[in-house]
Amino acid sequence: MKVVVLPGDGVGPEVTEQAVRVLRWFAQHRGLDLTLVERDFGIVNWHKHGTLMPDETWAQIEGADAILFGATGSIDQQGVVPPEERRKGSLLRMRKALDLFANLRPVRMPPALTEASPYKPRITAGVDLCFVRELTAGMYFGTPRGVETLPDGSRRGINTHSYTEAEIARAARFAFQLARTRRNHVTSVDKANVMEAGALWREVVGRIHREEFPDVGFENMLADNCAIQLARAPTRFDVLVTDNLFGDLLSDAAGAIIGSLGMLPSASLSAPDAAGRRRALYEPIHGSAPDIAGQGIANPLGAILSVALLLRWSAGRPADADHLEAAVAAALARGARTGDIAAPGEAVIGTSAMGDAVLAALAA
Ligand SMILES: NC(=O)C1=CN([C@@H]2O[C@H](COP(=O)(O)OP(=O)(O)OC[C@H]3O[C@@H](n4cnc5c(N)ncnc54)[C@H](O)[C@@H]3O)[C@@H](O)[C@H]2O)C=CC1
Ligand SMILES: CC(C)CC(=O)C(=O)O
Ligand SMILES: [Mg+2]
Repeated sequence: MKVVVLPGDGVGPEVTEQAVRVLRWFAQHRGLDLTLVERDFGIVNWHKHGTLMPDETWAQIEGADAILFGATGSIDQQGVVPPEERRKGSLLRMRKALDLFANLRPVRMPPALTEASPYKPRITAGVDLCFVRELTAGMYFGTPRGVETLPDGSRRGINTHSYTEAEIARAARFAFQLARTRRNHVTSVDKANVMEAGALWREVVGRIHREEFPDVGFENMLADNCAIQLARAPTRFDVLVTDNLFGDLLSDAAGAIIGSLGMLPSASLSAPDAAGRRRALYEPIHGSAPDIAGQGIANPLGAILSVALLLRWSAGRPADADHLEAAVAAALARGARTGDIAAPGEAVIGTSAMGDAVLAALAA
């Protein structure tokens, strides 16, 4: 399979390097058929090529079986790169153009990290939930958008939260199908009480549940309540289906359950084509983390666990995905800790040493 690697900005290259080492391990030791193509992504393209997205890079992206992405977000872009060019080279463009509507964000509590979590062990023990965040519509894509100048000379910023029935329905179907492979329960998150698009969301998801998935346990939950329930009782959740904005916020908040954003992976998937293949992009859910970039201290486990999702969803290798997830759990159980997940008094290792710990556990 052809995997296009886009390390991107900030800590992106640091964590992606470790994810690539792990992916190569499966090619070397488990017979994964792998062609890796690495390309610059982000401000570095602007400096080298005068564009954030060279045509050749876009062609590689379009021809990939899977994309392994690091992170986007560079302060250097602001005021330097024109807005049109920034859109052309953006992660949002990839999500939209490849129609990656289903963003899976699994959150699983490794027993070894009980002390790293800010929550009490009785809250976090056994947490195993998965967001299905709609990724190609809603607040980040709706029109009209922009900044306009009002008659009095002041400005107004506009973004539009909009969803069609079809956009809601496909995210809902994905969530119900996923739930059938897990603990068979879906929580649909919205603000149906105050937003018209939220009321439509609730109506469409409820109809799909009744008509197509009556065997799956189901509840609706308002997004603000969901934020508190994730903190008080995260084990009550199995699959959560959310719009683009609420899923972005709530999944970052769920990172606190585990102790760090650096732990959480994601898969962004299209619908399957006639041959059953989905376009797919895998990335940790965190951003470029400029506060720690360049120091070799970022936690690469979100990126490495994204490789497990790639093995499961794009390579069709669920046993290898399980093996990698078990290796991450084993490395943590043996005490491997980057600074973000270390409890007071625990020894801290850097990004590449964490990669070493996972590779050692894979081979054990
Ligand atoms: N998918 C992506 O590429 C995303 C990009 N961004 C962009 O990233 C830039 C920075 O945004 P922030 O709000 O600071 O969010 P962020 O996710 O980059 O960082 C938030 C906090 O988490 C910590 N953190 C993140 N990744 C970590 C890791 N691997 N190991 C240890 N700690 C980690 C950071 O040090 C920071 O304290 C912005 O330009 C933003 O637009 C933000 C979120 C997602
Ligand atoms: C990079 C941003 C556009 C969105 C974000 O924070 C995310 O997808 O997690
Ligand atoms: Mg986010």
